[in-house]
Amino acid sequence: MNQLRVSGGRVLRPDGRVERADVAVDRDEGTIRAVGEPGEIDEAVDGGAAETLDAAGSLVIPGLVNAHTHAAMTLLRGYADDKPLDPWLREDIWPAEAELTPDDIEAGAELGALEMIRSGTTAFADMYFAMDRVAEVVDRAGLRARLGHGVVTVGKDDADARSDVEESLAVARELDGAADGRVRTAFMPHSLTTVGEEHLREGVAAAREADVPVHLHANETTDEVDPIVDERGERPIAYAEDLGALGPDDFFAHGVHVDGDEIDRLAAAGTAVVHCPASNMKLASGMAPVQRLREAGVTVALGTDGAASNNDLDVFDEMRDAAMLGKLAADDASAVPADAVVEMATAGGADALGLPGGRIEAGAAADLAVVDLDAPHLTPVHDPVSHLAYAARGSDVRHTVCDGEILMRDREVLTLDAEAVRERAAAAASDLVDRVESA
Ligand SMILES: N[C@@H](CCSC[C@H]1O[C@@H](n2cnc3c(=O)[nH]cnc32)[C@H](O)[C@@H]1O)C(=O)O
Ligand SMILES: [Zn+2]
Repeated sequence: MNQLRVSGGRVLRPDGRVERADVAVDRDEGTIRAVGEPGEIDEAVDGGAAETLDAAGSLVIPGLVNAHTHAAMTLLRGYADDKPLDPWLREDIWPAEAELTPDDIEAGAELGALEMIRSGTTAFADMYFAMDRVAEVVDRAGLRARLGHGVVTVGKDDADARSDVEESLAVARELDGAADGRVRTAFMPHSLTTVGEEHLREGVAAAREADVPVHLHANETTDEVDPIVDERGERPIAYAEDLGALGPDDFFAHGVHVDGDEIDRLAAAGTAVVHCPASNMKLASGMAPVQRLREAGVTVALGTDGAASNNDLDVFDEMRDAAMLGKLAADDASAVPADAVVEMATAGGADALGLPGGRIEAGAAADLAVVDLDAPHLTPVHDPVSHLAYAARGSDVRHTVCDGEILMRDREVLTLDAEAVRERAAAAASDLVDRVESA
């Protein structure tokens, strides 16, 4: 058996306890074989040499899950800031995206993958276009992802709208299982206001037929809620339910402006919410009721959203922001505590996306990150879970492992050429801006 041993560290277990343990990984299967004291593990695991990752002075955690992003938007990082969602999309982002080529998207997604590996993220959900290129990046980078083509039908004639829906369905059918099964897919209408009702109905029905989940932006701003209430006399989550888009495998980004009835519907349906606190603060979208969602039993995950509204893809920042904003939203400093945000960034994310990982236990996918605690800003260590939520940052991650493969060792990314990726993305971004300005 081809083994990997993560040795000498402390391990965050699924119940939130932190214990001194080694992690034995079966690289052929991409799973964790055993977790325990070195002696116990040797009995549980066949003999034979194992490659070792040193975790001394470090904390071994499940690979983080970025459950909502647009990875290629790294090219638009810092391109247009300080505007509300609707004008930001219409005046700045969509015109720039109109100039994006598949090569650009590949370059931007690769930069995003590099950034995610370097900050301990092993799985993500991505809504964008040219998704065949994004799937190739996921394959090369060694990550796991749930990918979908984002559909927008507003402003399009019926033929164009239909072909966008068809494209999203085709991507969902054809890319599922790519990268040795590490790529899964979803049907991804952009939102309930940017896709027309008939197109939503047809697309969701076809997604159900193809047995792929639905992912969309929901209740992000009041501008996304009010028109639905005005036109239909029902709130967005009730509308989603009526469309058949509120299922146990579906997951919605944002869920900022949800009322009690909508929270109950989400909980009853088992539909997950991906909380994106940095994006919600930056675009002044509002404060999601994370504590209430969790108390109602809704699965809550964390997402960075795109790098144009964050402006990075570091899920450690998202944990801290979620805890801070959750307290403010609940007007209660005990709301959304450290262990809750860590759970949202790990098991909650894996569950929301329906991907393996998120837990360090025998039989689980070998997706993990090793966080170096020997740093001034992480000293002393009264409580490692507190540090994960409040003090650690992506740059504290030493090693990243996904599906049993080492993606980063001692901060050197092994699957991508970091300098080449950065240079290619920087060049693509500057060419893009030139084209937008002369368009
Ligand atoms: N096929 C569509 C592309 C949709 S991809 C998903 C879209 O979500 C946009 N986006 C990024 N962040 C947010 C957000 O926070 N809310 C809503 N949309 C966003 C992003 O810029 C991208 O245009 C088209 O032809 O325009
Ligand atoms: Zn988004």
